[in-house]
Amino acid sequence: MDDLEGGAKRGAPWKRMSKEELENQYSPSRWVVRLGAEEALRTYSQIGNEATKRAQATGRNLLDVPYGDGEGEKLDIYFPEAVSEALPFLMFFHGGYWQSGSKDSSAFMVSPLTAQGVAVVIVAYDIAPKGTLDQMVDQVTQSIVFVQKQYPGNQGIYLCGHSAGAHLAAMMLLANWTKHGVTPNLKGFFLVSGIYDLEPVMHTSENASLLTTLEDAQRNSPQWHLKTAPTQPVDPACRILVTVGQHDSPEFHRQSRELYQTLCRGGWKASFEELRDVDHFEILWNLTQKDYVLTQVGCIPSPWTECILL
Ligand SMILES: Nc1ccccc1C(=O)C[C@H](N)C(=O)O
Repeated sequence: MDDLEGGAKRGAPWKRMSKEELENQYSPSRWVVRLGAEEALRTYSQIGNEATKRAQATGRNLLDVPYGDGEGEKLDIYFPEAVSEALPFLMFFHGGYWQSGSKDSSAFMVSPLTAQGVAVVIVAYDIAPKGTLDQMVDQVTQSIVFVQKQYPGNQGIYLCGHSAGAHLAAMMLLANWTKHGVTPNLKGFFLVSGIYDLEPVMHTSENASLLTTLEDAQRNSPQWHLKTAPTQPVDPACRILVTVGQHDSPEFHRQSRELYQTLCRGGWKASFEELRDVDHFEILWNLTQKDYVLTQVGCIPSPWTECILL
């Protein structure tokens, strides 16, 4: 087994892993416990498709709203039944290693959240090979600026991302809003099973083409930026919930824990939760359920419900 970077025995644990082990650590479907890898990925799209069909058939919504000039710069907005000017908005960024997934199969949390008075926005961005990471980060920024400008009376904008989408959401901790002419009313971040340091991902086969230089990886690593030059929340009340599934790989656990620790050191109001008995995909499926801890109102106090729904 060949060690990456020759004799790097100290520092980040991934530097001591063989290529094979690193590949394994960054392949979430290999860590599922109840299904086979293929079956887990299939079920993931199926649940996403069904949740999206249900959301589109049952509530008020605006679909394919352009937030920029690009063909792929569209978002879907799902409104709660009660009409109100001052709604909280939850914006969701899907996962799929920056190269798969779509807004059309990612309306996972729409029904439990609209039922509780939250407008949910599912955002499309140009996945690779069409989009580069820098472009995706820029599109996510634009989508948030669009929602703030469109709904200036919003009761808060909450960002939620899963996997690669959690990476894109976390990049917004570093956004420079002044050049966009509006500062979004960001009240919370829900980062679900994400990757925040992209350097190890450079060495995996699936993502090698997205991240070609160490500079690309660092420029797009919230963990690296927050560690080297901590940012401050615009709104000191802004909360960040970093969650990871119990059955996510050790590298995914490390990534979430280290981001959480860095956020705490930087003065952010962050919490960390390892969600029991779920894998990388089930963690998201649970968000389709009304009685799940992350989508339930007024039960077990969780940062999620505390900040969006109270
Ligand atoms: N489709 C996804 C949706 C969400 C999050 C990850 C994926 C992946 O496919 C990850 C990787 N290709 C895997 O096989 O584990």
